[in-house]
Amino acid sequence: MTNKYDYDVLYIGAGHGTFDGAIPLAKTGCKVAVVESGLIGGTCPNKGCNAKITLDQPVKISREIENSNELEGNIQINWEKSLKHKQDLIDQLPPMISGLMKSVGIDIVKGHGIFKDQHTVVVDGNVTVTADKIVVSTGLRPNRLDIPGDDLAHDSENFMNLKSLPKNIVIMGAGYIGMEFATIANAAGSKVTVLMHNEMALREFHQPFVQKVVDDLKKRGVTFVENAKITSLEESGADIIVTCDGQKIQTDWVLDATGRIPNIEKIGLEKIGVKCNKHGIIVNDHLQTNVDNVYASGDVIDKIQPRLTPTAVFESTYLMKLFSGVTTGPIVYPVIPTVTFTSPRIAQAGVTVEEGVQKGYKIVDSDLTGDWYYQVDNEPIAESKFIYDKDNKLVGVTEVSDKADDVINTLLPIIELKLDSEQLGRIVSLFPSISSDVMGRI
Ligand SMILES: Cc1cc2nc3c(=O)[nH]c(=O)nc-3n(C[C@H](O)[C@H](O)[C@H](O)COP(=O)(O)OP(=O)(O)OC[C@H]3O[C@@H](n4cnc5c(N)ncnc54)[C@H](O)[C@@H]3O)c2cc1C
Ligand SMILES: NC(=O)c1ccc[n+]([C@@H]2O[C@H](COP(=O)([O-])OP(=O)(O)OC[C@H]3O[C@@H](n4cnc5c(N)ncnc54)[C@H](O)[C@@H]3O)[C@@H](O)[C@H]2O)c1
Repeated sequence: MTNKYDYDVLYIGAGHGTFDGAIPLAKTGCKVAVVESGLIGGTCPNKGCNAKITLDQPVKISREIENSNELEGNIQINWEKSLKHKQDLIDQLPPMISGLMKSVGIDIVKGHGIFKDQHTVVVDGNVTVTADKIVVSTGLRPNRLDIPGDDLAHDSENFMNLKSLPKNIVIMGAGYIGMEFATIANAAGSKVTVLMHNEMALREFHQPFVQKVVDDLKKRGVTFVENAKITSLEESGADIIVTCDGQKIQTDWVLDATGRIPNIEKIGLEKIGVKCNKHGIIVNDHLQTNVDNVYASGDVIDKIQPRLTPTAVFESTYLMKLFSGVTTGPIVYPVIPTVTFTSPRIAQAGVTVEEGVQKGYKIVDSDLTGDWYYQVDNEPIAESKFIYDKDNKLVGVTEVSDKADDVINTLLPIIELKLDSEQLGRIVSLFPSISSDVMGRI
C-alpha cells in the first residue's frame, strides 16, 4: 500500500476484533502489526467465551445425568479439576493465535499503545510504530460499582481463576455474566445470592423464558433479590458484608457483574480528536472514526449490535475486505444470534417475540417437553417461539432448552437468507438429530 509508514495497518488490541481480519489481510501482502498489552487473543479465549464454556461443560453434563432415568448416583463437580482442565485448554490459545499471526508476517508488539498522532502509536513509552491506517480494537473491561468498599469485589476473570470455590458467593448483577456464573457456582456447590438491579434478569432475552431459568435456579437454592440497592461492601474478618437496602448480607466472596465499559481512556484518542461517548468509539458505516485513517472494531465500538465474539469477527473481517479493496461498501450486519449459557440455555436470532407482536406477525409457541426428541433426554424445560412475517417466512426464533444453541444455529441460515418454502424443501437433515427435529417445526 504505502512506504511512508512502518506498516500499512496497525491494530491496537489482539482480540477477535483484530486477528480474524488481520491474518487474511496480511496474506494479501499488506504489511500489518498488532500492539497488545495483555494476552494474545484478548478476552474471548483467555477470560471470556472459551474459558467460561469449559467451566460450564461439567454443569451441562451433570444436568443431562440428572434428567436421565437410566443413570443413577450422585454427581459432584470437582472444582479444582474443572479449573485445571480450563487452564490447560486455554493456555494453548495465545501461542496458537500468535503463531498464526507470525506465520503470515504480522509483527506483534507487546505493550500498551498510545496515539502520539493520527499515524503514530507509542508502545510502553519507548517503541514508536507508524502506520497508514490504525484500527482501535481495545475491547471492554469490567465495570466497578461506585460504592464504598468496591475494591473488595472481584470480576469474571477472578472467578474463573478461583483456586477453591467459596462456600457463599454474592453476585451483583443478573445479566449474561451474573446468570451464567450463578449457574456454574451453584452447580459446583456454592450458596449463591444474585442481587438484581430491578426485576429483570437477562433483559435482552424473552422474559417468560428468563423466568423459567430464574425459577429453576431458585429451586436449586439460588437466592434472587429484586430491586437491590447495594450501598457498600465492608470487610469483616475473612468475610465481606454487603449492605443492600439496609440489610447486611455476610458472604465469602463478591462478584461484580454489573456490566462492562469501553477501553477508550489512556490511549490518546482525545489527543488526535477521535469522538467517543460512554458506550465507546463513534464510527460511521465503514467503521471509520471522524479521524479518517483511524477505524474501530469489536466491543469498543458504540453500536446497537450485541457486543459478542461473532460481531467482532464480522467487523474485523469486514475491515480486511475494505482495506484489501474487496469491498468499498458499508458494513451490512447479518442476523447476529445471542445465547446465554445458563442450564437450560436461552438463545435467539432475528425478530424478537416482542417486535413480532408489535408488527402483527404470527408467533408459534411450542411446548417441547412433549416433543419426541426432547423426551430422549427428558428435558424438563423446553419451549420455542417461531416468528413469521406477513409472507409466512421465518424471521425470528427464540428457545429455552438444553439444545437452544444448536436449534438457533440450525435456523440461522434460513432467517438470514430468507429462504422460501421451496428452498426449505431442499434441506434434508441427518436423522435423528436436533436439526431434523427443528426443521420439522418450521
Ligand atoms: C466472562 C465473559 C464471557 C463471555 N462469553 C461470551 C460468549 O459465550 N459468547 C460470545 O460471543 N461472547 C462472549 N463474551 C464477549 C466476548 O469475549 C467479546 O465480545 C470479544 O472478546 C470482543 O473482542 P474484542 O477484540 O473486541 O475485544 P477483546 O477481546 O477484549 O480485546 C481487546 C484487547 O485489547 C487490549 N488492549 C486494550 N487497550 C490496549 C492498549 N492501549 N494497547 C494495547 N492493547 C490494548 C486488551 O488487552 C485486549 O486483549 C464474553 C465476555 C466475557 C467477559
Ligand atoms: N453468552 C454470552 O454471549 C456472554 C456471556 C458473558 C458475557 N457476555 C458479554 O459480556 C458483556 C458484559 O456482560 P455483563 O453480564 O457484565 O453485562 P450485562 O449488561 O449483560 O449485565 C449487567 C447487569 O448488571 C445490572 N446492574 C447494573 N448496575 C447494577 C447495580 N447497581 N446493582 C445491581 N445490578 C446492577 C444490570 O441491570 C444488568 O442486569 C456483554 O457485552 C455480553 O455481551 C456475553
